[in-house]
Amino acid sequence: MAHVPRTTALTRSLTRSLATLNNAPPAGKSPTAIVMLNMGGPSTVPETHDFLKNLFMDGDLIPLPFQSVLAPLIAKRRTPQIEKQYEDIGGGSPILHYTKLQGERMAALLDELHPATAPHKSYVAFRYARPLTDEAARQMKADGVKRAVAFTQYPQYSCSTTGSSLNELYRRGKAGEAGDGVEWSVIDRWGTHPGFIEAVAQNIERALAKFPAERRSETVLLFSAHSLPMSVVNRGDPYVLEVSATVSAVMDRLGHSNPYRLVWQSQVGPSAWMGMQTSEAIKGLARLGRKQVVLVPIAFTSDHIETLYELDLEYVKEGQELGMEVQRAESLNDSPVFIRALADLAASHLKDYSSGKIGPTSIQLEDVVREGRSLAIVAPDIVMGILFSWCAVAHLYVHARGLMLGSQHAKRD
Ligand SMILES: C=CC1=C(C)c2cc3[nH]c(cc4nc(cc5[nH]c(cc1n2)c(C)c5CCC(=O)O)C(CCC(=O)O)=C4C)c(C)c3C=C
Ligand SMILES: [Fe+2]
Repeated sequence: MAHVPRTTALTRSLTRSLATLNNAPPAGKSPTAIVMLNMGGPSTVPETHDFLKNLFMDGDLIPLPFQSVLAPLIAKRRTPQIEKQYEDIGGGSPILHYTKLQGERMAALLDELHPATAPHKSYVAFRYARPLTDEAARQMKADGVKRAVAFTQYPQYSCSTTGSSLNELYRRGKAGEAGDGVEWSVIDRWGTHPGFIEAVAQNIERALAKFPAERRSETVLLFSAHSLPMSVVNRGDPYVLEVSATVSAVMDRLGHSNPYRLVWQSQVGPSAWMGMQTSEAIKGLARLGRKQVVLVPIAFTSDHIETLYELDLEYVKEGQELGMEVQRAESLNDSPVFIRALADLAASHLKDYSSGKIGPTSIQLEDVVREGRSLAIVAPDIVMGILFSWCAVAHLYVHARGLMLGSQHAKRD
């Protein structure tokens, strides 16, 4: 690690505890692991309960009072409703299918783009569904991995998503589950990478092409991202800003050809979330007499319940009932442009890391580490502060109750 210039004492200690530092192994001996971090989803309907239980147990995503007691209750209560949604989208989440496909194709490209660290092998490490992080770690150990890149598959950073995955990986790495002497580095955000922007823009152009040419430029592009609780936004989480940066870059690439809005979906429970909500925006556009809309999922790279159920089955229908024509831009899924972007990102990271141009974490994460916080800015100080305030405990109780009683989206709560 002596060759890495921007390391601080804390960064060095982070890297050491995440993995014992070691010299790189001779090329060809063991694969360079590219660990694809994401939340995952139930691949089959019966896996829904365990997915929800893992999700509600995650204090980085949903801090609850008496989490280990409340989480199983909330998960049990929500399971039938969410199972029905997975049934309606064909019997499960396609996240595993696409993440595997993206990882395998990216690794093959990486062997060509950066032969110095070949062979590359992708490992899927989901936070709430199989294969979970510990499963990925065990496979890495079995493969004798010595060099690994934790590569978030969330384009934009949030402490509740990428942060949570990095914390879990840190715990597993520290416990030696991925093997001893693994040298780790992290790609934690890439929301304005030109290849990613190009892939999204191409999918928007394909959706726009479905409208008659003479009326195409009137079509409103409605970029829709998973919302975030205002409590998380207000503590400075960068997600909203980074999603906005993605939208801005896509609009630049499209030459600002169309009117557009950034809106937020999938609120859970009764507390305040980032708005405006996607469904409200559709209603508002209808009131303004807008007749054509393209819905653009912008914060997730493959299809999932929010695109296949909420956008396709709920909002497209809602728009149609209001007399609008609504198309959806495809998710990136198996887009070759997108997969090439993933490979470019990983190749530049590996190259810059080997040459000492970058350290094991991004500048942003370095700041967090320098401040002596946990790896993933889960704001433990704020959360703990809140938990010790009676007033806030009451608020969290109401929130938990709302989660138990409420349905998936605020509009139906
Ligand atoms: C960038 C994407 C996502 C952010 C940010 C995010 C934050 C976030 N989510 C919840 C609560 C739930 N999310 C649920 C499902 C779910 N969430 C995302 C993405 C983000 N979440 C996806 C892609 C999915 C679906 C997975 C799939 O189908 O494959 C659920 C479960 C469904 C439900 O019960 O409604 C919950 C709960 C919070 C609280 C939060 C921010 C703090
Ligand atoms: Fe979510």
